[in-house]
Amino acid sequence: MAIEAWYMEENSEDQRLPHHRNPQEFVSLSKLEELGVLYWRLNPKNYDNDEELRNIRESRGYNYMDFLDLCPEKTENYEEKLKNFYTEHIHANEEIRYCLEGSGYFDVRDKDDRWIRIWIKEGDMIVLPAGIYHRFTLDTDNYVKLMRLFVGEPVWTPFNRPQEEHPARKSYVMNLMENLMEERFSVALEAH
Ligand SMILES: CSCCC(=O)C(=O)O
Ligand SMILES: [Fe+2]
Repeated sequence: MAIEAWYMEENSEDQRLPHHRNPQEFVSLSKLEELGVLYWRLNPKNYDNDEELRNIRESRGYNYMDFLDLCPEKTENYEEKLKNFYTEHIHANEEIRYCLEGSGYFDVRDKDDRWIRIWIKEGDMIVLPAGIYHRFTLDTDNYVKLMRLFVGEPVWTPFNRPQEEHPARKSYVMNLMENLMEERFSVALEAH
């Protein structure tokens, strides 16, 4: 099955709940691509010996790799980590995560600053572009095992919002606007 993503209902309910709108408003993969979010569906049982994963890592230069287990029993400073992950932030580099077990939600802002909730499950690999506002939470199953990838020496530093002057933010916003202009331009040409 393809990835599931939807516009969030923002209310004070538990962050681990789905937060669907009423009626539900799903978001397509191509809409996520417009925001610069990349997605692959891989075989999580075979990550040690997966040609597809090897190809992605080689073509995108993801030479660094480690694992992150998140659950109340196993994770040190669990509550604090989860609180930080759910604080809206950007990074200077891509955030690359491959879900090997369990599940969770990545929330990203769309071009109009609305939250899109992306449900990551076993086999889902996602890349968030540098400079996109995002956050992460476990869902009500309270467990995820993620592979983290990076180009070179990893830097996990979050820059909490607002970050409009951060170079990564500026270039992200610029790219996004260029993409939107191109899209409108080609729609206008087609209409002629
Ligand atoms: C648990 S991985 C995702 C959380 C996050 O946004 C981060 O690590 O920067
Ligand atoms: Fe992040």
